[in-house]
Amino acid sequence: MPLVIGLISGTSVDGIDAALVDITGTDVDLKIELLAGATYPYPETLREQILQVCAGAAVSMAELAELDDAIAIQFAQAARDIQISHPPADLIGSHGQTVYHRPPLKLGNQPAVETLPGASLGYTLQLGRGELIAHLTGIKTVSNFRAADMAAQGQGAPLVPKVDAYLFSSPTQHQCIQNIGGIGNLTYLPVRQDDWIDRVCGWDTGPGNTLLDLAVQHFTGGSQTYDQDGNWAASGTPCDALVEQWLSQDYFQIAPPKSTGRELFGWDYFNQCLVEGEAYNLTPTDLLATLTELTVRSIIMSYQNFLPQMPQRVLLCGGGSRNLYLKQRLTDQLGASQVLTTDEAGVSADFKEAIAFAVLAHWRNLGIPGNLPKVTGANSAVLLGNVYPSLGA
Ligand SMILES: Nc1ncnc2c1ncn2[C@@H]1O[C@H](COP(=O)(O)OP(=O)(O)OP(=O)(O)O)[C@@H](O)[C@H]1O
Ligand SMILES: CC(=O)N[C@H]1[C@@H]2OC[C@@H](O2)[C@@H](O)[C@@H]1O[C@H](C)C(=O)O
Repeated sequence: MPLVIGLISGTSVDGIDAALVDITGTDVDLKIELLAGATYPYPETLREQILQVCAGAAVSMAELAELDDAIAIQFAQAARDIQISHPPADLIGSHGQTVYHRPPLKLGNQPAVETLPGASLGYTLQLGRGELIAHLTGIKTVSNFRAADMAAQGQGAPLVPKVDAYLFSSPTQHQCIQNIGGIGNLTYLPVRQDDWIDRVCGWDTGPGNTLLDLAVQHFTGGSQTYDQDGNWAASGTPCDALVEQWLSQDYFQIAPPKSTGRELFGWDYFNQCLVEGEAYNLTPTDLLATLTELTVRSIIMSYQNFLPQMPQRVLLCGGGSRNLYLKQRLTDQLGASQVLTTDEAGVSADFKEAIAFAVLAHWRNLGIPGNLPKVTGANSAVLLGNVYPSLGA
């Protein structure tokens, strides 16, 4: 106890991941049992609207309000459905849908053009307001998890590392938990001893599946949305020169803390890749293999450049962990590190992010900060999320 529902739709915008989790303990003694996990796809028109807003389409405040509530209604329905055949949940942690993410300006390597006070702070927007979810479900809901970290000058992401730390840390092995969703992000866990929690680090590695999904959509005229098991990329040949050229770009070179999103690794970025691929006469198959290699190499390069040491074990999660070609390329290039999925460590690779937001809500409810300042760059550990009581509470 308590029973907590975690809800998230990630940067792939493929649907709402819902996890019903039985949580015991707090942090050092944290234990979770996943009672139910399911993905509820968005209705196609809603998904299209979300993708357009993510791509920078201008929307009126009225349209934004409608979208916010349409998403909240879908999230509330997911919360209701995941409880079917289970005891009712005590709490919901709803990440919502990121539609905009602007990391803080880094003084020193960015032009210091502050048009308004606060312009150097990051800004992030997750739609699906928690107060409506609380109202529709009758369950106390925590949402808007990223804002407090950003107000404290943090990146607002990644937020999963503190949860990863207490779920996966080992007294004998130092490990990376590597999520490959739309965007890739990692948590590095030193061996669990002494001040280990202060040495946990993490950041967004760059594109996970976003560019691959865009390539598949482009080359199939929209009839396919992703490269199943990586079969298409596996039949191509990556262009190493192009991967090296892409890896020289700022995002891959700058040191953490860092976070990113579809604002950078979206259609404009893909279209540029397409043009650059033409200069090398790449076929669609070779371009897909080359983009897959970018995901792989960006992960490995960031480990080599920014981790205190290479991990003994890498646990993959997110949809990209099902891309067998991508997984094989990672395994080949990680050499001595063992590559598994979080499933093999007892935590669902599909629902780990949803589970994490259940735990973050639990911590918010107990007054325990959820961010790791070393990861996000925030100037302090802060309580994450706004709490909306259930009706009658
Ligand atoms: N069998 C598979 N083979 C290849 N790729 C797959 C497979 N299953 C899922 N994927 C990829 O995983 C993506 C979805 O991953 P996931 O649900 O982890 O993303 P997300 O949670 O939206 O992203 P983020 O973690 O960045 O928020 C799909 O868009 C697809 O590219
Ligand atoms: C702004 C935003 O939604 N960021 C996501 C995204 O998806 C993966 C990566 O980029 C990660 O930093 C973050 O999500 C996870 C759940 C996190 O905060 O840990």
